[in-house]
Amino acid sequence: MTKTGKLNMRVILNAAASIDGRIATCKGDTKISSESDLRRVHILRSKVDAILVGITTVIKDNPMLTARRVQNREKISETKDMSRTNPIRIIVDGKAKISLHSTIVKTADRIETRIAVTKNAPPRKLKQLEKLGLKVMVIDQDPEKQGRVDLKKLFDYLERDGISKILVEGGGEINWSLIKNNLFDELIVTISPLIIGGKNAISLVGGKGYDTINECAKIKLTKVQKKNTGEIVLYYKNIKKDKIK
Ligand SMILES: NC(=O)c1ccc[n+]([C@@H]2O[C@H](COP(=O)([O-])OP(=O)(O)OC[C@H]3O[C@@H](n4cnc5c(N)ncnc54)[C@H](O)[C@@H]3O)[C@@H](O)[C@H]2O)c1
Ligand SMILES: Nc1nc(=O)c(N)c(NC[C@H](O)[C@H](O)[C@H](O)COP(=O)(O)O)[nH]1
Repeated sequence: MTKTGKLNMRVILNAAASIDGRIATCKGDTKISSESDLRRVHILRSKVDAILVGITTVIKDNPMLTARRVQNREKISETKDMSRTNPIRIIVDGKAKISLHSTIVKTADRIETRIAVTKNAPPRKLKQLEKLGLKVMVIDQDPEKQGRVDLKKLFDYLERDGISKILVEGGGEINWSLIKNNLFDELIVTISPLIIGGKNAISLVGGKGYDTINECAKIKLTKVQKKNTGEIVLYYKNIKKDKIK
């Protein structure tokens, strides 16, 4: 953050949802995007400095969070740093719940991986994670929710650490924290031709939500891409963040 409190790091939020706004089924099935959409996401991953997800996404999906679908580097000619295709992986995990057997932890010796925790995280677990190659970042707690990471403080830390573009890939709780704190610049949502339903199915944005329409986050549609898979990719920019800048 600059002296004026302005965050310069570019924050892009990407997700895939059903037409009823769910990002997973109530049983946790989350294979929503087509192969071609996943390739678009991996190209995006290859163009950012870091990719961030919440711990529940790691627990439920056991993701890899690499840009492995981008093999033909010529196709991403505008990538500024061709030498590093995989972004740094950042897991927001206030209490360090991540499993030592997760794919993220098991590959942390090869792919730069950081975990954002609070002082509530058990020191012994943090030592184990460091031993396995993860970089631990102890961040202040969210003033509104004990045990959770203050995302503003985390982003400030990451910006000072040289990260200028970050891709957030959910889930719903992280998306809410980001939106409520007005910490995102762009939102890209793939709407799949699916109806998931279920009041317990995770939706694009979780948390408490806004009380009135007047308070809601306002975004501006900048691009619409219709794919032959039946998916629509919607690109938005955050108007409010632009006004602050
Ligand atoms: N379709 C998609 O695009 C997509 C993308 C990502 C995740 N998902 C799905 O979303 C589900 C997980 O989403 P979720 O909402 O349950 O969890 P999440 O992934 O957003 O993680 C939330 C957890 O992170 C921790 N946390 C620490 N600091 C936090 C902070 N400041 N704000 C929020 N959380 C903080 C807390 O333990 C919290 O419960 C999974 O089923 C996953 O498959 C789908
Ligand atoms: N764009 C997108 N389409 C989906 O259908 C879906 N489920 C996700 N979900 C994002 C979430 O962060 C996942 O955990 C990672 O997409 C898994 O990443 P890997 O393939 O393991 O690298 N994202």
